[in-house]
Amino acid sequence: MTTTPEARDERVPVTVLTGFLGSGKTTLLNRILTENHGLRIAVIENEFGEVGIDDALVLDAEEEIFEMNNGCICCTVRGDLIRILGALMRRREKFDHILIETTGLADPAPVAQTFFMDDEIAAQLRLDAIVTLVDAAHVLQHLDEVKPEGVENEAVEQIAFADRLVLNKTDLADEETVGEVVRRVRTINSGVRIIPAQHAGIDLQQVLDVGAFDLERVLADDPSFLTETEHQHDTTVTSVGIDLPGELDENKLNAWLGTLLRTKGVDIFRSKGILALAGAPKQYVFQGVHMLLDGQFGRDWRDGEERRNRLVFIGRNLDRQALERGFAACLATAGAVA
Ligand SMILES: Nc1nc2c(ncn2[C@@H]2O[C@H](COP(=O)(O)OP(=O)(O)OP(=O)(O)O)[C@@H](O)[C@H]2O)c(=O)[nH]1
Repeated sequence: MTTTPEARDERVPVTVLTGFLGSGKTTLLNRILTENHGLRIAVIENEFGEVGIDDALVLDAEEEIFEMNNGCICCTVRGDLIRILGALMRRREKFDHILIETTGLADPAPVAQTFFMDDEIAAQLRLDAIVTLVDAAHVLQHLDEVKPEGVENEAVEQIAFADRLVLNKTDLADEETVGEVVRRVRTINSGVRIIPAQHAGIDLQQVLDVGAFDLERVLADDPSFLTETEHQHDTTVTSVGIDLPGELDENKLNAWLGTLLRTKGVDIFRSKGILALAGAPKQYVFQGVHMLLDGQFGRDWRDGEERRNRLVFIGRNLDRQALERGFAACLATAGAVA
């Protein structure tokens, strides 16, 4: 008896990178874009927030990067996703792999569905794996959130659909917490491979081109996966974006941000910004995840480039006016006698 060798799957593999706000998706993306793995990767990035910041946080790379910032990839801009994928396929010889970074609030299911519902896409692209980043220090709080009826818990969905789970930020959680996170992950997705990490420092072979997405497993867990079209977001999570020209007084900024996140950090899930500090030749990049705040200098301000500040807060019960007023008061000129 002769066996025919299985036809080689020539379709382009696609990795969907998901995980809650601040879990480390962009950190992993930057590793993927800078490490020498020999793959040419096209990146599609979707960001939640009124002011786009991530384009500036993704390292300069030769790869093609498409931004989708006008809505959530799992609902309003799904048509855009299909269009971008279609456009990419017309330049198929330019890359070997596609990577889609979803927003921290996206449900990965509708994104995954895209690769099975559209015949043209299904013929040319293969969903390789859904890779979910988990913030070991903050995830339990989001898994425990009580949502209004009919509203899904994004953090749970992201873990449920993971083919590979990067348990990130283990440096910020004690052993007991990490153990509890693993236990909770297992109750949501018993078979997923868990990869512990700090700063998403993983062996990329564990997540790229792994052929881990398994439609049969997904359908066994969720028989309506291919037919479900409705899902409801938690609309109580919103964003406030600020875009303000001028230079900031560093001391005022530190005092304001420090107090803000200390007092409101339970509700402010995520904050990030590119700022102009008075007297600094470089941009200042700050990143907050709940109460934890981190900042460093980024690239130089270019000659003639306007010094301005772009920042975004994402969370619950955000007081837009107070945030705008508080931030404006950090300008170096604020309160100065004219
Ligand atoms: N201490 C610590 N910080 C980390 C680790 N991984 C990432 N970070 C920091 O956490 C912050 C958020 O990381 P990002 O990679 O931007 O997270 P993200 O998931 O892309 O965030 P969103 O796009 O807002 O959803 C940044 O300040 C990172 O430097 C880690 O393992 N340990």
